[in-house]
Amino acid sequence: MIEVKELTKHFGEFKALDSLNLHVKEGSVYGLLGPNGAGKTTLIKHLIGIYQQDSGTVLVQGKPVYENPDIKSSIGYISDDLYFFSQYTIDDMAKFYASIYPNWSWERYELLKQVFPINSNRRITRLSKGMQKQVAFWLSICTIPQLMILDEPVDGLDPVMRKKVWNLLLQDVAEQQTTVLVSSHNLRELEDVCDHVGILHNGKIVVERELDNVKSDIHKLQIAFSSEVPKEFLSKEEVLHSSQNGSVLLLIVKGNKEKLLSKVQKENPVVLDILPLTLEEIFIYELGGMGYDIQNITI
Ligand SMILES: Nc1ncnc2c1ncn2[C@@H]1O[C@H](COP(=O)(O)OP(=O)(O)OP(=O)(O)O)[C@@H](O)[C@H]1O
Repeated sequence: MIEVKELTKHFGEFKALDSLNLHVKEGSVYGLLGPNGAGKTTLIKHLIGIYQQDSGTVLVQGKPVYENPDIKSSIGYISDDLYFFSQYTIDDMAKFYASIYPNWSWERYELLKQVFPINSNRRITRLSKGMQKQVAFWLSICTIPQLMILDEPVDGLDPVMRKKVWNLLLQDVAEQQTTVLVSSHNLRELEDVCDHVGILHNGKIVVERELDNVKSDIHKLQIAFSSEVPKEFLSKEEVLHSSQNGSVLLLIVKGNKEKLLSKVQKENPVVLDILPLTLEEIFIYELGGMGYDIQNITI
């Protein structure tokens, strides 16, 4: 669905995107993470055709996005700073959207009145920040986009509304093969919804992974020995992190689970537990190994 190759963008002398590569499959939910100033919004502005790249290619559904109204009309975009015409009510804005988005659905618009409890006669700029965000979702979902791009999407929404909005989006992913790219600082929230995650750092994607693969590849082991802890029974490449408390070892290890366990079993541990790892922990250890400090990348 999205194919970005060697994308470079300068603002004056400053290189905001640096030969960036990104791949997003159709029907997937892709989480884009990165510290402040990493280049997430700049990348997104290329994906929705606002910016033209200095070099590289930006393809959505196999076609360049810049100055391509057909592709742009299949993309829904919810930004961090929303813009609505100052005099428009929700109904006025809906009519405007209906005039420019070919797939606009009035049926959805009416149905979603049950989800978003805001009178559609109200002027949008008089609504609270969180209510304006609800309106943005309401209208975007009615355009039935093939690609939904969200920049800090649920910021400002209350927890119940967050859940409702994600349920609506994920329903479209399941039923219409909608692709979602979501930029966020919150790994915990992304963990619940994403199937792929990319980390942007200094204008480059430094890690791009399928979550199931990541989760099946890294493990947390708690091991206890009856006497001294044996030395180097796993290789340096396999151990991402280790800490020791007496005869108990806590290891974060990478590789095939069965192979790793059989190596540990040979040392006759008295306790061997596999503990669940959060996505945040996985990235802390993986990026730590690559020389990146996750503390600066996520919250
Ligand atoms: N129009 C612009 N002119 C000059 N520099 C810009 C412009 N837009 C972005 N930048 C710079 O490019 C870099 C990337 O900015 P960008 O907004 O893409 O970061 P971000 O990852 O979205 O950050 P945040 O998480 O804070 O929203 C920053 O150093 C920013 O100052």
